[in-house]
Amino acid sequence: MPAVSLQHISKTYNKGTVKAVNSVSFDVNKGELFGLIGPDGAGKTTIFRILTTVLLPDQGEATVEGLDVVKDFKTIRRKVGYMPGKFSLYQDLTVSENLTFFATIFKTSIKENYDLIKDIYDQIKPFSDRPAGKLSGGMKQKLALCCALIHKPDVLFLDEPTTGVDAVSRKEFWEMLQRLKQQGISILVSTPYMDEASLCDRIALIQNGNILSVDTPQNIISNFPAPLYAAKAKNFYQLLKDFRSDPAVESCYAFGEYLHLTFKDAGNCDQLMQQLRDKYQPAEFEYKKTVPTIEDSFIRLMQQTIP
Ligand SMILES: Nc1ncnc2c1ncn2[C@@H]1O[C@H](COP(=O)(O)OP(=O)(O)OP(=O)(O)O)[C@@H](O)[C@H]1O
Repeated sequence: MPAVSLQHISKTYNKGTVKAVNSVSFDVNKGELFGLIGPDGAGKTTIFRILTTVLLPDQGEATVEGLDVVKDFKTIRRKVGYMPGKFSLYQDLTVSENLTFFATIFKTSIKENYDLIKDIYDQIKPFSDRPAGKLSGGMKQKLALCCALIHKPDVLFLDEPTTGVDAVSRKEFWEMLQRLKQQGISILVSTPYMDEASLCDRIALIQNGNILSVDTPQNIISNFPAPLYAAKAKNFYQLLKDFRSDPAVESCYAFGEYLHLTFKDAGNCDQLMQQLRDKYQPAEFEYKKTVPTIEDSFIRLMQQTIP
């Protein structure tokens, strides 16, 4: 039995005018760290709210630990931990009061499950008398995670836990997730940051309520079907314009300080690259063959689904 299973889940808002989630299906295996990766508005929060029984789906079926999200909502609520995207903390309550509050509503105590949160709580303990509203973003995130864990859930739902958090805290957070995974907790985490995808066992890429792919990050990258080139020049925007309109080029998009491109004919790309250079003669031109990232795969899958 998977920890989480969705079969053709759909959800619309505003009397059907906003299609938030469109026939989404995927499973999260027990003990897995599974990432739902997609940009703002992709439908991640809607999926989390359905799985944590806060929102009813319009269509489809979903289970958490084998329990139906509609019929068995009361049991599911005791079995899951949910860290919503917007912080769930009571800003006027102190760190320890927040934690005690969450422990009490789940009829447990901090002492009972302290082992599970110890690593994380130790980092915020020096601030235990500080109101949650006066903590830094990284500290709030750690407290929110402790609150979501205090009743020892079987499945943990973390909706964009690292959005707006600094790079060091983001790294620490993912290390904490790896440790929780080792304790047997199944974790579904969403993020708009493509670089975090590689830290998951498996991922689902989502865009406009549609799942583009479900696989391990390694498989998604290795399924990238064409040689990928990175190029730059003094006049970056002219280069992008020229390459995009060239009939030999299949796709071309800005990627950091480079643009990334693939060719329609994947057979003789080195030669095609040199032909582009000779044709447009861009100043300070550089190019190299490059290794695709999850973001490249995401862009490609997205382009394929746009009619
Ligand atoms: N209560 C609502 N009423 C109307 N539209 C909504 C509502 N909640 C979400 N939406 C819309 O549904 C779509 C999916 O939103 P959702 O919040 O699930 O995406 P997301 O991937 O979590 O993005 P974000 O990080 O911006 O929350 C978006 O177009 C959003 O504007």
